Amino acid sequence: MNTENLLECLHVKQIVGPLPLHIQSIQQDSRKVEDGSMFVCIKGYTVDGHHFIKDAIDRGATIIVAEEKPDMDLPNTTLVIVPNTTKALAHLANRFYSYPSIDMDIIGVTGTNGKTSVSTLINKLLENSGRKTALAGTNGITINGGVKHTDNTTCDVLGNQKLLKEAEDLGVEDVVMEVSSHGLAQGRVWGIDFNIAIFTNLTQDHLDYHQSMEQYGYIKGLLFAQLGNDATKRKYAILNKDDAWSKIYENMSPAEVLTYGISEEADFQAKQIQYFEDKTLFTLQSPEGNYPVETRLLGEFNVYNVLAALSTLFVKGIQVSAAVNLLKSINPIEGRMEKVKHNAPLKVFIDYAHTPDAIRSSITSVSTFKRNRLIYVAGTGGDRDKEKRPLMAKEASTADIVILTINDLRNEDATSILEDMEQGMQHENYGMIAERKEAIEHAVEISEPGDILIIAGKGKEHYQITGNTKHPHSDETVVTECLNRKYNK
Ligand SMILES: CC(=O)N[C@H]1[C@@H](OP(=O)(O)OP(=O)(O)OC[C@H]2O[C@@H](n3ccc(=O)[nH]c3=O)[C@H](O)[C@@H]2O)O[C@H](CO)[C@@H](O)[C@@H]1O[C@H](C)C(=O)N[C@@H](C)C(=O)N[C@H](CCC(=O)O)C(=O)O
Ligand SMILES: Nc1ncnc2c1ncn2[C@@H]1O[C@H](COP(=O)(O)OP(=O)(O)OP(=O)(O)O)[C@@H](O)[C@H]1O
Repeated sequence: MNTENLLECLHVKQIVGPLPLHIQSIQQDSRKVEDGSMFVCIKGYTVDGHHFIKDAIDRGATIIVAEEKPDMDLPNTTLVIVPNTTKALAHLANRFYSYPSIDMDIIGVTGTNGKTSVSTLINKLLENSGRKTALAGTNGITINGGVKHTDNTTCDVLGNQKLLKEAEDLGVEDVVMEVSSHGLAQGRVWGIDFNIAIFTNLTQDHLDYHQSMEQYGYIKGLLFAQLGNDATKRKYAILNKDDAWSKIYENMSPAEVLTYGISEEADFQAKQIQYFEDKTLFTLQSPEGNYPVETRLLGEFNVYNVLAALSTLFVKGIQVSAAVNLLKSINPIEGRMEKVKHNAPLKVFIDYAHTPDAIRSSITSVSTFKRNRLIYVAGTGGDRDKEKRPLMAKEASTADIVILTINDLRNEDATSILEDMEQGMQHENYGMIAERKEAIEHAVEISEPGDILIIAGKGKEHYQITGNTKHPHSDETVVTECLNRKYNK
């Protein structure tokens, strides 16, 4: 792209050296720089990108965008000094990819729990209604029939603009994006022209990063503020009326608000809910009247997720009756209270609960059809929010037997993680097994016909992180092998 044209979007303090006519790419990671790249130095959480200028030049960068002049020679490279490189990168990426979000409908989903579930549901419903869609979140980027792995739930600002450009070029009409609080705090979604922002809920998580619930809640609100003041487009904030933060987000956003919920009166409200082991039924009160709803998704938390999805389809102009009909054929979301298929005489669920509230939600979702014991494998991760560990164990204590284990150890000591969790245990009927595979084996070993077993924390992830390395691991494979060994002799 022509560099003068590109730089027009920036407030530039100084340019040192002659500008090359064109650049081939923009990079924020020196390791990805190629001949003709522009390298933007970002002051990160762990390191400062300004330290990698030499690396970027060695790899062929022709323009360096920085906040200060480095103490070194920059051979054959032009230095562009700006006040804030993170903001500059958001503008540069948007312009480089020709502002791809403007002509598509971008739907952002935020909240502590339910982002993946709600965004996957919306994506499937829109797809089944004939729309061309793309989905980005914890499970990667789903676009044009393929899935690409991503490192983060919410990609960095460059990755997002690149994805949006690819989607636009493929004729995608709707992009559904999970927007994490880290993504919002780090400006990873700056410059994206969201049309709809959805709030699921806010409960304790990530306090290692955000420090307090007030700060965490405020950061989530940025998505609703980011709907912006553009009166030429109809924009919507879709808010969970049963969560007190919704009132704050309503005030933070100039967009129209649509609410959903169970307890409080809402635009989309579920009444007369009936929970079964393979389906959930309820009556939907909506602006278009009352409808009986049937879904294969289980538990109260999924009633909220379904309501959020139906509200979204409504603001996109799809009739409520049609949306309710489409919902019937949607399977449970991968790894979110997903029933494991096997022949053993007990019910086994794989779940992704890794917050106190999600553990509570997964346990209550089986309470209506629990006849015997509930065995719960609860795990937490190393190098992440320590404060939530005892709270998670406390919630898990409502199960009859609890096995505490590790999701991803990362660089922490397993014993200290388990001891943190143990402090929250409310009864004596628990064990602590750091090795996740052994914890699952033990859970199956002590199970009896008629029990329910929930293995929580990893969902369908196919790895475990120890140190900085990902090792292959699948809860589903491990539990299926154990069930076959014990029950199908
Ligand atoms: C704490 C955190 O959020 N870190 C994110 C952050 O990394 P960082 O600020 O530490 O970056 P850094 O390593 O300091 O590097 C600074 C700059 O130097 C550059 N660099 C670095 C090394 C080098 O050799 N050359 C180079 O140019 C980097 O590319 C970067 O531009 O920016 C990176 C790029 O966007 C993210 O990948 C990274 O996510 C890390 C991997 C992470 O674990 N994040 C988690 C906590 C996270 O974001 N989770 C949420 C989901 C949470 C949830 O809801 O469950 C998510 O959205 O994934
Ligand atoms: N609306 C909800 N309210 C409370 N708990 C929920 C809700 N939806 C899902 N959960 C619980 O949270 C777990 C994670 O769900 P999901 O992956 O959809 O959330 P997420 O916000 O995407 O999580 P993450 O950001 O960590 O990827 C589920 O397995 C379930 O136990």
